[in-house]
Amino acid sequence: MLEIRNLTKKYGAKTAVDNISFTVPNGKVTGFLGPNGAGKSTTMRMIVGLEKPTSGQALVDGEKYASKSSPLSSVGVLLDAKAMHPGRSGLNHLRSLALTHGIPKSRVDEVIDMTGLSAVAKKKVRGFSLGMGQRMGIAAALLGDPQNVILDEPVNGLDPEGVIWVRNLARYLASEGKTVLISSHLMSEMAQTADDLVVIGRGRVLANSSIQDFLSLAANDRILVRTDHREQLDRLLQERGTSVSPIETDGLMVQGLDARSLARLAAESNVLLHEITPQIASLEDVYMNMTRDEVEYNSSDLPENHQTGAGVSPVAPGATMYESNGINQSNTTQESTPWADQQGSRAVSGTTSQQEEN
Ligand SMILES: Nc1ncnc2c1ncn2[C@@H]1O[C@H](COP(=O)(O)OP(=O)(O)OP(=O)(O)O)[C@@H](O)[C@H]1O
Repeated sequence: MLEIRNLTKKYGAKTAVDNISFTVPNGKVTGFLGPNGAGKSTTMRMIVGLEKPTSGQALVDGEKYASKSSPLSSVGVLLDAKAMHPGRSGLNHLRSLALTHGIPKSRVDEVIDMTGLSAVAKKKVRGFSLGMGQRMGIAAALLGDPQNVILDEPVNGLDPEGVIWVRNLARYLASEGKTVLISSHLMSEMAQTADDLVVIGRGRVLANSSIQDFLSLAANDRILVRTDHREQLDRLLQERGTSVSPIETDGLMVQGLDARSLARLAAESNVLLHEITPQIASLEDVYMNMTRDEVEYNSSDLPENHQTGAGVSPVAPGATMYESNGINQSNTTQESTPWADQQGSRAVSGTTSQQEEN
């Protein structure tokens, strides 16, 4: 379990992390979200003692990371996949980590196998692709079979199979009762991977809840309806004071009327509908609304007809701050690496100009 208590980090005048508190429980995957520069990596670095908090503290299973006698079996962390000696093979990188932490050689072979790196483990690290480096970083994080796993953007650079593999790995670790904290900018992926979310913006906690509670912040009060009699339906709805906007040639986006009332109104007026689709906001929609004003690095707008995205009703700013309720822990024992079997832990293939080590 990770406990973040009133944690603050200042770099000169810049407050990177601003008095945040949250708990990452055992047996769950917690997604750590926020725009670029929100303070996610700084928080993760403080948990494992790579940054000294200006105030507050981060505890790992009730203790500071620095006081752990066996840190690699307490916390496995992927922060920077490139943080490996480029002239060393992946195998030797992991073996040296194992040797200095009293971890048996057999565990190195296990994590290489788990991460699908068997075919390239003897290649020099400088020849690794981004995805191979990410897998190596994950292998290092898992080396000590840690109770807590912290992965900073683990799917960065992974192919679609690799993304699914990380999802299954995270779910598997949580099912084993481990604590899993993952940051990512891939919202659709987070929606499928995480149980809980902590969202930060400009160093402050914006939301801390289950995925379900987070999604319930969306208004979800719009319905897409299609008909060959759009003008007639438009008029009927406007007469009732319902908000309507045209979509393509035959559609209307209707806001503030439930599907049953909409269908009844159309039937009573002999307007045949050929589609009626309630619009469900995605995690990305809710996240974008929540963090819209928290983005430190803004891109310039594209011309309107090139934009896609949210379009759900804005979430009231006051509605975004709330704490999660009690969290159930589940410990399910499974056979070894079933997550790898679910999607196949395909060996990473790839050519490299580096010499294989003997
Ligand atoms: N060593 C440092 N010195 C000065 N400022 C720093 C340092 N490290 C981070 N920052 C600043 O702290 C803020 C938070 O950075 P951090 O890397 O934690 O954000 P992040 O949420 O991980 O962003 P990203 O999604 O882009 O990785 C940023 O404004 C960053 O520029």
